[in-house]
Amino acid sequence: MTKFAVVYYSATGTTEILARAVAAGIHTNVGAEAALLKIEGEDVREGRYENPELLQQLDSCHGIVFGSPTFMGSVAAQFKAFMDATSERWGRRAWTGKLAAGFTIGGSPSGDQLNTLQTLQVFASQHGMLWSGIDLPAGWDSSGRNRLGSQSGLTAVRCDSNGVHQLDRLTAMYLGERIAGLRRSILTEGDL
Ligand SMILES: Cc1cc2nc3c(=O)[nH]c(=O)nc-3n(C[C@H](O)[C@H](O)[C@H](O)COP(=O)(O)O)c2cc1C
Repeated sequence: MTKFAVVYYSATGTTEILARAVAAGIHTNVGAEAALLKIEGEDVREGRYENPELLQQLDSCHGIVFGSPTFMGSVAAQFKAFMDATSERWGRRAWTGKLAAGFTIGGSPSGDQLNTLQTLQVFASQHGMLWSGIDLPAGWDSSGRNRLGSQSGLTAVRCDSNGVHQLDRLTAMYLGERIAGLRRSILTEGDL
């Protein structure tokens, strides 16, 4: 079994919808499973994130997908506290070689979501993880996925109706499918 985790923060539920879609995409790959791990604000005390059980769950995964809403042009403070809490693992290279990917949602079509994605990408690189973006060229997918055209990962924009656009949800599923498929390719083909 190949183990993934989708670790995310969500204040009003839209990032959570995307997280569930990423996990559903991972599950479409035979032999892949995904744990949904939510960063809870109550685990941040005096600015420090404390949840050793969640961090240990991440240690045993082959890949981790990171998700945060875009707040003030970057990751939410709760997610950043989680990031900082992994520094001891950075020191002992605990996550080197794991696959990584990321997603974010904002309230504006161009609300600086890219900076959030790049923050997640740099975070993964700090850990020596292997970043997977989205290989769906914007405007070329027959079902309209990756409608916002981000190749570094999923960027979404909040909708008035149900919070998350159906195409953003489908793109999140694709991101999950892709990272689990990459892991399978590495195992079966050796080289990519
Ligand atoms: C404090 C705060 C800052 C925000 N900053 C941004 C921003 O910089 N760019 C943007 O597009 N949306 C911004 N938003 C909107 C949220 O990203 C958006 O509502 C998102 O769907 C929230 O995700 P959640 O439902 O998972 O909590 C902000 C919202 C809040 C509460």
